[in-house]
Amino acid sequence: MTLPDEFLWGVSTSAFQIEGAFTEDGRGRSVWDEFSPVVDDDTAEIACDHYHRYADDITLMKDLGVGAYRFSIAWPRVQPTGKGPANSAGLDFYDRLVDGLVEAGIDPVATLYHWDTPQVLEDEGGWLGRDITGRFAEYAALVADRLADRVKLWIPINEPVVVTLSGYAIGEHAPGKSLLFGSLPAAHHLNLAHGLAVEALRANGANAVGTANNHSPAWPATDSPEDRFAAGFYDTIHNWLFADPQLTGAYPEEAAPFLPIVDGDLEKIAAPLDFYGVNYYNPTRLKATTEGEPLPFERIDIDEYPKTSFGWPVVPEGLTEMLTTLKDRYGDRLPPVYITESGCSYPEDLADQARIDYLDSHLSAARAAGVRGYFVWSIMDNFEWDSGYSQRFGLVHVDYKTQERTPRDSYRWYRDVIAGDN
Ligand SMILES: O=C(O)[C@H](O)[C@@H](O)[C@H](O)[C@H](O)CO
Repeated sequence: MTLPDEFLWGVSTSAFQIEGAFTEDGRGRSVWDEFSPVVDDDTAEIACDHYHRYADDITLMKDLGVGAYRFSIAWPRVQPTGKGPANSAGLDFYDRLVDGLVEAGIDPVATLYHWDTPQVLEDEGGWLGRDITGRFAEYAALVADRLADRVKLWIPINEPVVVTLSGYAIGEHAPGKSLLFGSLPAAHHLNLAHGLAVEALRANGANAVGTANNHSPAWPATDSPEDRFAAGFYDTIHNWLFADPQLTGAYPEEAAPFLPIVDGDLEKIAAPLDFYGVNYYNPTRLKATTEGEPLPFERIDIDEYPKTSFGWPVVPEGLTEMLTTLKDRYGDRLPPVYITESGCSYPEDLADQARIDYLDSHLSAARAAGVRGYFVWSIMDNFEWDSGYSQRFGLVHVDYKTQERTPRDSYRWYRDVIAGDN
């Protein structure tokens, strides 16, 4: 296993948010196909049409000078029903993409799962059931068998906390279930699937394997014991429910009783990692809710900082706080860290100084904390889940009518930063 020696400059995307081509080459339906259309009747049936325009998009990345590109593989393209032999036409696309990246001198960083669960598996229980964990390991083996000779870094699951909370607890994301604490089995099965996939990837020749966990400092609204309890409760779910078992082999004690753990699961989940990926956007402020409320916490606004178009506070010191907390909590059990996602949505304009300022401050915080690489979310505007095309995170503007790509000022800024570092 080798991690790149040099600092890794990267950009990130995900399959469902950019590829389009829903029905091409045997792709099956996913939970997000079913969950769409979203706001403004937006769907990702075309999105950035990356499935057909990947070569031009690689050229954009090559000209940017990045050393790595984090993308995801669409499970429903590789296994249309989430089980059985691989759909080779589906895998062929990722072969073409990976070959193009290698030719361009860009390290491929592959995420196996970025939320597009095959609908057939969701109909059979999805992440609430245990069966999907074995399916995911089979899928991981099929993909590694084809791509492990060229992919540099592997990430089994993107942000399992968001799948659990937004997909199964409060229903904001696919599959749209509002089960509150009834969503916790999904958290355990996502952890188990992560561990089984780490094993399957390595067994099929994978180089380095890590995570892409979302982390957000949990700030109490006041110093009252109630608000501190609320923030602590949220902190456990958002920051430690996945990191603890993955890095230490044990769940936070207050969560373990609610999880369908079977003997041997924790050992599997704690499969050793070569790197730890952090997705950071902003801190979260919590206040206690009144007696009888379903959840003991409520997320409230953080309004003493500037905000992005998404209403998210711009707090680079929150990234410093999170990286320091991770080091303090895990010590030498924390593998080398990459920022696998960091970015911001702002208006459509090509002149995006606010985005430059955001990235500049977060990059400085990340480098000061000694991370091994930084991946901007995102190389181009794309389908922002339940917010559709209303939020733009791209270094490159996308005209969704013509599919024209136009680099923003931030693209040129990042290119110069990378060139300056090389
Ligand atoms: O972190 C996430 O939620 C996802 O990984 C991305 O798919 C989002 O699009 C991005 O973060 C902006 O919200």
